[in-house]
Amino acid sequence: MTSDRAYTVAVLPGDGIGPEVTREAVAAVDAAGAAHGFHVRWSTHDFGGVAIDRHGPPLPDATLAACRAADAVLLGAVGGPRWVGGAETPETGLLAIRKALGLFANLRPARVDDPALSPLKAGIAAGADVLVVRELTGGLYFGDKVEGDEEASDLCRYSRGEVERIAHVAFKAARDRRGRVTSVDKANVLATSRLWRRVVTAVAADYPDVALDHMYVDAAAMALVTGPTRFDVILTENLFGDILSDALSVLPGSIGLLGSASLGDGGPGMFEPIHGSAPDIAGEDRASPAGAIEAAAMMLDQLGETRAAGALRQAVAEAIAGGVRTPDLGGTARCSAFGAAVRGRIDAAARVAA
Ligand SMILES: NC(=O)C1=CN([C@@H]2O[C@H](COP(=O)(O)OP(=O)(O)OC[C@H]3O[C@@H](n4cnc5c(N)ncnc54)[C@H](O)[C@@H]3O)[C@@H](O)[C@H]2O)C=CC1
Ligand SMILES: CC(C)CC(=O)C(=O)O
Ligand SMILES: [Mg+2]
Repeated sequence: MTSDRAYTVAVLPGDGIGPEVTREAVAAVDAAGAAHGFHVRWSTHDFGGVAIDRHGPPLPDATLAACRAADAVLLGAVGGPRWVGGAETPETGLLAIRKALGLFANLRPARVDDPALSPLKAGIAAGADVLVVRELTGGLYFGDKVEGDEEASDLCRYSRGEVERIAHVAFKAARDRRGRVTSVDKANVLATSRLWRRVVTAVAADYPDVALDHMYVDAAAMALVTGPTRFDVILTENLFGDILSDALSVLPGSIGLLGSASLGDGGPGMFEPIHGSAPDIAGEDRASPAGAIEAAAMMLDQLGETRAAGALRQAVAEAIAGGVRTPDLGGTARCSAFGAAVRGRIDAAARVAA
């Protein structure tokens, strides 16, 4: 098929398993592009620990400029023990790029296709289908810090406007799903959470067709692993969303399965798996690239290539159902072999459709 649509994507492989999983995501998108009539112009840039080693800062100006100029950004993961304790770390680079691109909304979906892959009892995990909508550029991660040997503090701050805009994202997402938002906070203790709850409740008035309830984060953490089917969209702030979404990954069976989209007001979105750089398995070709491929599917959705996005998801689901499983899911498949299996299924589906 000829390529009549073209996109520019900045790839930031990053550190640890980042380059391994990103390689497979890029190859999967290329296979889907060949099958569905579009072409991606990829450019690769240093970001994270690798950028510290080569250039000094974790987010070099040239990397940020390339991201701003792209239609989308595909990120692997950053971080690792060798950069801990530096003045600038891979993680400060990650926060900086989210802020610089205005990516205030982080969407992290998880669906249980096969409850047998979940470490939870099948009766608990079966049917779970949850979207975490996490505020990404406010809260504790971005507040003023005091870092001393005897005392330290991190300021948690939210404004009405910051809560309103992420609440709208969650309510709109719920309209396309099962019409329920659970806002998660710690309003029994935190002033920011009380503001959060008031603002979310006010925004809910614009969405009479969406049901809203509120939960404290401690209870939500328990409910996520004891009764996850009660949730549709979970709306929450930055730190709580970071923690709850790792817990969410237990439902389908592995953190290696989940992708995410970080979106702002119209500029390029950034798409990444929810996991980190996994230094414990880096370089061994045993990471699951499924989360990175799901992130790439979310990117294709955002670019309007929804059929190709569906092809990626179907290929991943078929590969796993067919027994191609990386060690995190109890299998022996290599990261590269899983990627090849996904590409094979994308090609096969295209041949059937032709
Ligand atoms: N978006 C990003 O770039 C993120 C970066 N990090 C950074 O990553 C580094 C490592 O952090 P950790 O706390 O160890 O979290 P992690 O998510 O990297 O790893 C946690 C556990 O999950 C496993 N795991 C992660 N991804 C996997 C995959 N695709 N397939 C199979 N198993 C996988 C790892 O082997 C490890 O046992 C740190 O420097 C951290 O700051 C952490 C989270 C997000
Ligand atoms: C490494 C942190 C800055 C972020 C994180 O853990 C995440 O976004 O999941
Ligand atoms: Mg995290």
